[in-house]
Amino acid sequence: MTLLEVDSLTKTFGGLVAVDDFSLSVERGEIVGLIGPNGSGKSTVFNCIMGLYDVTEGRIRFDGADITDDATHEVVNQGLSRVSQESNPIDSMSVADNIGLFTLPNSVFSLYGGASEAEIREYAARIDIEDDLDQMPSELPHADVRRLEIAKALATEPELLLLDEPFAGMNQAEIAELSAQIEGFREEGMTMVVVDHNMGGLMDLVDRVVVLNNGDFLAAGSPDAIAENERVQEAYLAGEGL
Ligand SMILES: Nc1ncnc2c1ncn2[C@@H]1O[C@H](COP(=O)(O)OP(=O)(O)OP(=O)(O)O)[C@@H](O)[C@H]1O
Repeated sequence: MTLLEVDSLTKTFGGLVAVDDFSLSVERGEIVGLIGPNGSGKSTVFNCIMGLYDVTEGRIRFDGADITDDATHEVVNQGLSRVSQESNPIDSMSVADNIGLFTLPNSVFSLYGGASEAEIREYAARIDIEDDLDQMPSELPHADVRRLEIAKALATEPELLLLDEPFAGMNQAEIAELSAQIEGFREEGMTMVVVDHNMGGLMDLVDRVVVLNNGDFLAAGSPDAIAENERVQEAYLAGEGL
């Protein structure tokens, strides 16, 4: 069953066409890789899905509902969450409080979201940072700061998680560990779209790859087929290659 449908999405910034009539369909339970050279429009697609950018043309549907014109908090409330390329924890708050901010309020009296300490611990444990809860973000190693960003997204209880460069700055062991955790999220029922420039890590993780080039759909297929696709290789020639 289709969970996310991006239908003929176009996004322009003044005269620049960042995304050009691009379509993407994600089935429930899939892990889809979205790749493309630098500046090909991947983050812009995520920003349009999350309601952070107004869509120039096209429609976006989530679980059958049209979310194209929804505000970001409405998109999140429907079960979509995004981990962005940049980490932006609040440095004056502990790891636990940073996660707590993202939990949905369950009471008009709740100031910092609705989760109990135990629930916050559970979100942290799903990404193995439960031992960091009392730390400040600036005390964490890079990989754990990235995991905190994922824990914040988990705290919104998403059905579909968009991960923008989750492997950036991680070493091989950290990438393998994070991949296993992402695979674990799928086993818990989550669907994911992953953007990353680390082709080894990404291709091992995803079921299917969609390639963007200059804002345009270039190819889609299994990781093996995409790795061997000549048009994809040509598109990457100016960049870092596959
Ligand atoms: N807010 C913005 N204002 C103007 N131009 C933008 C904006 N956001 C993105 N762009 C432009 O849109 C194009 C696509 O950028 P985008 O960041 O989506 O690419 P990307 O594939 O995510 O790149 P990277 O892999 O380098 O992160 C680029 O030419 C970029 O400069």
